[in-house]
Amino acid sequence: MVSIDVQNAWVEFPIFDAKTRSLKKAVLGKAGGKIGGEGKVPVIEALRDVSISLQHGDRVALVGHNGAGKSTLLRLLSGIYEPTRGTSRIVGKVAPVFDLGVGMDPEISGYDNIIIRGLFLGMTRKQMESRIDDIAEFSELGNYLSMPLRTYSTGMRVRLALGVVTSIDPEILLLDEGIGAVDAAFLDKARDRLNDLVKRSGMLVFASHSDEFLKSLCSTAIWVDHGQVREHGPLREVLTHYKGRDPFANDDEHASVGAGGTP
Ligand SMILES: Nc1ncnc2c1ncn2[C@@H]1O[C@H](COP(=O)(O)OP(=O)(O)OP(=O)(O)O)[C@@H](O)[C@H]1O
Repeated sequence: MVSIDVQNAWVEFPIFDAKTRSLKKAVLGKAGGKIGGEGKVPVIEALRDVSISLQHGDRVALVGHNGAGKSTLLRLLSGIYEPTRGTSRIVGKVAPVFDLGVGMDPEISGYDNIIIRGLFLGMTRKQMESRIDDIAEFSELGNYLSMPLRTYSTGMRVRLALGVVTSIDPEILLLDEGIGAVDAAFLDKARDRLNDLVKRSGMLVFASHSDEFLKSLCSTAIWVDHGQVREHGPLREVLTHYKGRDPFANDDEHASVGAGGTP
């Protein structure tokens, strides 16, 4: 069973220049018999005292203003960042989809990229080989799949990347909003695949500014504000507080659409 347990976690980034100066000082300090105090290094506190417990089946929206700490939190939940203070415990295989194109090599073919990207997301070569036909059909790239990726347009790359990402079987799926930036018409086509992907995954945390996506994929939400968890609860409740209006208000007549919010 997958789970994530983060307790009193901080993620702090020392400011580089200041750190260099402080390092110099520390060295000088040592020579002179005096070491500069830790407090002299300015740090950006991207996350402050965050505690979150997530279980199998959770479908969590991550909302907050620019710079609130969503991406940092996703990296903490994926194990890419260790907390500088506090603890984090992640049980399960994480598929971090922060950037659709990451792990793609422009010099190799679309087919080879499908395998490489799949490996990056925790799949085996065999598993990816069995999915190639499905990804080829979905991406509609035809013969281009045997061409090097550098010959693709941006939109073609996105189709391929989205085809691969939606073909995996993730235990813990962490999505950054980049996926919502895909061309609307193609995204319509991807919607069912995205829904199926989320259904297959043991847990979803999805950072996005798109109400529509959050409503269709998530049932609870975490509102991150200035590096802290301001609210964690049912999707509708948290979104309403965060936005200052109820984003479900207009579709109450279609309230059954898996939103999971309170009525
Ligand atoms: N590598 C880093 N070094 C220094 N500061 C960082 C680093 N990464 C993030 N920060 C800082 O941490 C804070 C949170 O950033 P983060 O990218 O997590 O926000 P976000 O909520 O994802 O923002 P956005 O919606 O704009 O993408 C910001 O103040 C940012 O400047």
